[in-house]
Amino acid sequence: MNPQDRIDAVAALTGLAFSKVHATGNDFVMISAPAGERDVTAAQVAALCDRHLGLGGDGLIRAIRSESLAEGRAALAADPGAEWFMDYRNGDGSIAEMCGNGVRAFAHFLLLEGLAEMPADGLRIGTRAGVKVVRRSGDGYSVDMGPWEFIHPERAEADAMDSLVTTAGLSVPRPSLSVSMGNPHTVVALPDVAELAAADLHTLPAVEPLPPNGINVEYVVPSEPLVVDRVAAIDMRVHERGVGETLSCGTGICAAVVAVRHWAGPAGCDAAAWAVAVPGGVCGVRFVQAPDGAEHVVLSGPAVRVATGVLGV
Ligand SMILES: N[C@@H](CCC[C@H](N)C(=O)O)C(=O)O
Repeated sequence: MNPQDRIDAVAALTGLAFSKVHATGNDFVMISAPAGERDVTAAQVAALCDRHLGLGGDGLIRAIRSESLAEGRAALAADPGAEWFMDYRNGDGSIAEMCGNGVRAFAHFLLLEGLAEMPADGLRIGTRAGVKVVRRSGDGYSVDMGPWEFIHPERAEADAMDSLVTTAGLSVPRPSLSVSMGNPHTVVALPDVAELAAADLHTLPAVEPLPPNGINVEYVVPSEPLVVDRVAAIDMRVHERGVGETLSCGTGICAAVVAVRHWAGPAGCDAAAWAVAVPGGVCGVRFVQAPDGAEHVVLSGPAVRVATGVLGV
């Protein structure tokens, strides 16, 4: 899309009320559309998320009542408490199944706009990767992100890695593990923070085999020693599908912890909590046993509204 088309696409949305919310620097344009009335095309999303010609953002989220959207009605069927649906788009306009920072930002937006209250047992949010329960946690929020799974389980178990990743800035190909948190991730282990700082994440690192619907890639450096006082620490940078390098990625943080715990073996299992440092801040992760017996990942971190406004006015 050329610059003039983007300028025109933004102008066509004059009058649109929005908020700008970030969660550890992963920033989103938020729009309220209870009845699904503000549909936006992929081109409009890309124009709004353009950092020069639009509002700027890693993605755009529409707040829609679940009953107003087919995917929302599926969420309601699974959990009648999921009144609101997070309609998430990446900055290039593509749809993604899930966004871990986005769901905290979304809950924060609903509460600030008076569209929802925080129930004692958590706010249920419909997403394309199932219903997520958000709770207040300190100054921010925690989210039950549900179960994780390896994308290539047989290879993960056999080799403790499932592919080698190369890109500019890596001294040699590095081992990786691919993990689904509803959306796909490849976590790449680096030896030290110098290599993490030098890695080129402007373009997608070479992941083989590349899944047909693309991949998010996280570069991680586990702390040495990994666990201190039962808290394990990781440094991470991320290249997001449909965006590029971002300051943070919540689902990526969860995938990173799953991979590092797998690589660490018994040492990783000693950790009661994980702290993942990304360029935009720090998020917490822990594992819980859900009533259905599955292991769930719980992500916690802040969400901040930085602006509200009306487009073009
Ligand atoms: N930033 C998000 C992930 C957003 C979706 C991702 N780019 C994808 O295409 O899967 C997060 O915080 O999880």
